[in-house]
Amino acid sequence: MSLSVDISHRLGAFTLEAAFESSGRLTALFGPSGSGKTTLVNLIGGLLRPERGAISCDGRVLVDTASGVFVPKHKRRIGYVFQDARLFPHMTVDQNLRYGRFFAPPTERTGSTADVVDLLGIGHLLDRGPGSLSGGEKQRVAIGRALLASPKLILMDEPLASLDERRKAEIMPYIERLRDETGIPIVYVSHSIAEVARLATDMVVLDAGKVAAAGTAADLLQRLDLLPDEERDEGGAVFEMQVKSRDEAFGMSLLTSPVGEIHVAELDAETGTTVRVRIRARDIMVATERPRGISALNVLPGRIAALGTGTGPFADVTIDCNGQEIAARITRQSAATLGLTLGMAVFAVVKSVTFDRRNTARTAAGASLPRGTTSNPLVS
Ligand SMILES: Nc1ncnc2c1ncn2[C@@H]1O[C@H](COP(=O)(O)OP(=O)(O)OP(=O)(O)O)[C@@H](O)[C@H]1O
Repeated sequence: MSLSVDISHRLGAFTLEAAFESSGRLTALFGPSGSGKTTLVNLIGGLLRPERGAISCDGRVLVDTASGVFVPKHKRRIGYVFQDARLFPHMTVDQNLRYGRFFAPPTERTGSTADVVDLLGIGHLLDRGPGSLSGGEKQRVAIGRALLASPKLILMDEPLASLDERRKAEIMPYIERLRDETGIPIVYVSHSIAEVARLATDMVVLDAGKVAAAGTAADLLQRLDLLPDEERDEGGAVFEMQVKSRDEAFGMSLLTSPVGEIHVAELDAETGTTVRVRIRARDIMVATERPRGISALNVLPGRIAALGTGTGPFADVTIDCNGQEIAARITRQSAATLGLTLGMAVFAVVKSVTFDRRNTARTAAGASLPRGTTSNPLVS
C-alpha cells in the first residue's frame, strides 16, 4: 500500500501541517499528547475536511482541495478501531460482526466471517453480549467488525490505551496477525514506544502539528533524540532474528541476526521461527576491550558510528555492528572515562535477560521488517 499525505488544517489555536508518504504494513503515528495524531487520523478517515492539501491511498485520491475532491467517509472503505471498542451493547458478538459485513459491497467482500473469527480467536464468544467480554476480547471483536467491512485501510486510534499490561499482551499477537496475514495496511496511533517497537513497520513522528520524522520503525526507534523524555529509555534497535537452536536444559535460545548471534532467555518460539527483537539502548554496555569473566552472554564487536554527548548526564553512542547500527545509552562520565571517539573499535555487551517477552515478538514467515535495518558504512 502507499499512503500519501500533504495537508494543512487549523483547529482553534492548533495547526496541523503534515506531509509524508508511507508504504508500510503498519504505520505508527507517534507523538506526545496534543501533537495532532487523532486530527490526522480523522482527516484520513474523512471525519474532517482539510483546509488545504491532499490525501491518497494506493493511488486513490480521498481528498484533494486543489481539484475539489472529497470522498465522504462512508465511501472511503476505511475501518476504524478506537480506544474503546464501541460495540453495540444490545447485539451479540455475532450480530456486531455481521453489522460490519453489511458495509462491504457484496462484490468486494474479502475474507469470510469464519476466517476473521479464526484470525482473531473469537469463535467462543459469538453468542455472548459485549457486556460480558474483557477489554481485550471487546477490542478483538471491534477489529473483527472493522475487518469484515473489507476495508482498504484500517485506522487504529490507541486501541490498547484502555487495557492493562496483561490484556495488551493478550491482544498484541492478534494485531501482528492482522498486520502480517491480511495485507490490509494499518495506520496505528500510539504514544507507547514498546507498542510501536513491537508492531510498526513504519513510523511518522508528530510534534506540535508538524512531522518531526518519517521512515521505517527500525531507523526511527534508534533516534533517541526523537523520543520524549519519558519514553527515551524504551528506544533502541529492532531486528528480525531467526531461532537457530534451543537449549532446553538452560531455557535459552540462540538467534541469528544481522548484528551477529544473540543468546536470549525464555523465548517461546520453535527453531526456524522468525522473531522481532528489540535491543533497548539503555540495556547495552560499551566496552573498549572484549570483556572476560562477565555473565553477559552477548558481546558484539563493532565501531562507533556516532557519538552524541551534549551537556546532560547521558551519552548516546551508535555502534556499527556488522554493517547494522545499534544505539547504546551510557553516562557521559563513562564515555569520557573510556575516551570514546568516532570510529573507535568497541564491544556492545547485552545481557540475555534483557530480552524478556516484552522485547520479542513473533513475525509471519517472510515478514520483512529489515527494510529499515539499513547497512551503513563504517565511520572511521
Ligand atoms: N475541535 C477542536 N477545536 C479546537 N482545538 C482542537 C479541536 N480538536 C482538537 N484540538 C486541538 O488540536 C490539538 C491536537 O489534538 P489531537 O487530538 O489531534 O492530538 P493527539 O496527538 O491525538 O493527542 P492525544 O494523544 O492526547 O490524543 C490539541 O491541542 C487539541 O486541543
